[in-house]
Amino acid sequence: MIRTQTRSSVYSADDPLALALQPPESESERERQARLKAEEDAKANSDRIDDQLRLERESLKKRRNEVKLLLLGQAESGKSTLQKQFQLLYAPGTLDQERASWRTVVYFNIIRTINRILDAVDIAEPATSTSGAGSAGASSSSGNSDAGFSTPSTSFSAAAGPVAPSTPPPRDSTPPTTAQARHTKAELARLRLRLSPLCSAEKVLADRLSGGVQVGAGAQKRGGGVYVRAGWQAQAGKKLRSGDEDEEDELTKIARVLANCREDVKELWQHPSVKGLVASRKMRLEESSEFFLNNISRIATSSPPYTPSTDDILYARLQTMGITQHTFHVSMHGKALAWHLFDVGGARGQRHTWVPYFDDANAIIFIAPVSAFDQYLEEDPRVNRINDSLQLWTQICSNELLKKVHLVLFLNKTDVLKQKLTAGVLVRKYITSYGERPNAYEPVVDYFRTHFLQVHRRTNEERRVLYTHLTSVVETKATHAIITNVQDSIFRGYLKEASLV
Ligand SMILES: Nc1nc2c(ncn2[C@@H]2O[C@H](COP(=O)(O)OP(=O)(O)OP(=O)(O)O)[C@@H](O)[C@H]2O)c(=O)[nH]1
Ligand SMILES: [Mg+2]
Repeated sequence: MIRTQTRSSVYSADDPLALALQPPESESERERQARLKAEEDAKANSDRIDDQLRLERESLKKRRNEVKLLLLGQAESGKSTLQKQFQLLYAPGTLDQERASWRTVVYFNIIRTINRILDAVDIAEPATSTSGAGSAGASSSSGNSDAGFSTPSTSFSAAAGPVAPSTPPPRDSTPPTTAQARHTKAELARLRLRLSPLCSAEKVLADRLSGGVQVGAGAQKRGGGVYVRAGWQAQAGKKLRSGDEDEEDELTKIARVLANCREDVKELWQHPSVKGLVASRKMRLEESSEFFLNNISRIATSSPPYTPSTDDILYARLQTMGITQHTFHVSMHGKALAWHLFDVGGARGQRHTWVPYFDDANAIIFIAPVSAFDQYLEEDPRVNRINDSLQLWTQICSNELLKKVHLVLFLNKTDVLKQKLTAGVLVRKYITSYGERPNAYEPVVDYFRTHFLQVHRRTNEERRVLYTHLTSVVETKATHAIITNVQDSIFRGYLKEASLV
C-alpha cells in the first residue's frame, strides 16, 4: 500500500509520530480515499508555497545586485544627454556602434534650425531685425506682466509668457532707410532660394527618425521637434531610396546638398538680421542649434563623409517618447551591480508614463535647467519653465511612492545660464520675485537652489539627505566625475536599505 510504503521510508515502525499518524484500524475505503485526497492537496499546497518562497529568494538575491535609477525632469532639461554620459562612461563601445545613426539627427537639427531662422526673418521685417544686437535682456516677451504666482517657496513669482510662442516681435523705433531694408530683403531672399533644396529635406529626416509616425499635435510641425522611441537608431540606419531614377542613399544625398550649401548656411548664420534676432532674443534657438551652426564647416562635408563626434552626439536633440531603459554593469567597492537607468519623456503629455516606474525605484536624478528662467513651456506658453520645474520637483518630493527613494538634484545648463547673464539677460524681468538682487551667476544660482531645497525640506518627512549638483551635462569630464560621486552616494544608501552593512 502506498501509505505504508511512504511512511516506512520516512519513519521507523516504533517512531511515536509515525504511530500517531497511523490511520485508524477501522478506516473505511471511503474514509481512506478522502484522507489520501486531503494529503495530496496539502502536499500540492506546500509545494506551491515552497516555489513561491524560492522565487522570492531568487528575486531578492537578484534585486540585491540591481539598482533602478530614474532620470526625471521637464522636456529639454538634459535627461537623455545625461544618459549618453552614463553610456560614454560605462559602455563607450555601444555609443560607437550608434555613432553613424546620429548623423541623421545632426542633419535634422541643422536643417530644422535653418527653417526656423528663415521663418523668423520672415516674420521680423528687416526693419526690426537689424538693430537688436547689444540690446539683450532689454526686451522680454511682449505682453509680459507679473503673474503673481502663489507662495515663493513652491513657485517663483514669474512674469507670464506670451500667449502664443510665435508672437511677432515688436517693431523697432529706428527703422533703417528703405534702401537698406530693400537690400537686406533681397539678400535674405537670395539665401532662401539657394537653401531651398536643403530646407525641403527636413520632412524626409523627420520621417526617417520617427518612422513616419506623427505623435501628437505639432510634434512634427515645421520647426518642431521629433519624438523618438527606444530603438530609433535601427530605423534611422535604414536606407531610404530617393526614387526610381536614383538609387543613391537619401542620407548621402542630403550630405551632398548640405556640403554644397555650406557657404550659404554660414552666410545666413552670420547675417546681421539673424544675429540681431538672436541677440535681441526675438528668436529663441535651442542649444544644439547654435552648437551645430558654429561647427558647420566641420559637419557640412561629403568627402570624406562626416562622422559625428562625441560632442555632436551630446548636443544632438531628439525628444524622448515614453521610457527608455539602459543597463550598465558597474563594479563598486568590489560588488558587481547592474544599474538600470530609465530615461523618460519630460513633456507634460508624457509624464503620466512615469508612475508605474516609481514602485521599486532606488534613486532619482531630477534635472532642472536653471538657464530656463526666461523660457516658457512649449506645451503651454503661459508657463515659465523654471516654475514648471519647481512644481514638478514638489510633486516628486511629496509623492508617497517615492518617500524612501534616494534623491539627487541636478541644477543643469549652468553654462547656458552664465552665457545669458553675461549677455545681460535680466532675471528679474522674468522672475519678478528676484527683485533687485545682483544679476550675476552666484546670487542667481543660489536663489534658485534655495527654492528647490526649501521644497525638499518641507516635504522631507523621512529625513532623506538631498545631494545637489550644479551641472552642465554636455561637459564630459566634469559630468563623469559627478556621475561617479552620485553613484557612490546612491550605492551607500542602497547598501543601507538592503541591510548589507
Ligand atoms: N549647453 C548645454 N546644453 C545642454 C545641457 N544639457 C542638455 N543640453 C542640450 O539640451 C538639449 C536637450 O537635452 P535632452 O537631453 O535631449 O533633454 P531631455 O530632458 O531628454 O528632453 P525630453 O526627452 O524632451 O524630455 C540637447 O540639445 C542637449 O545637448 C547643458 O548642460 N548645457
Ligand atoms: Mg530625452
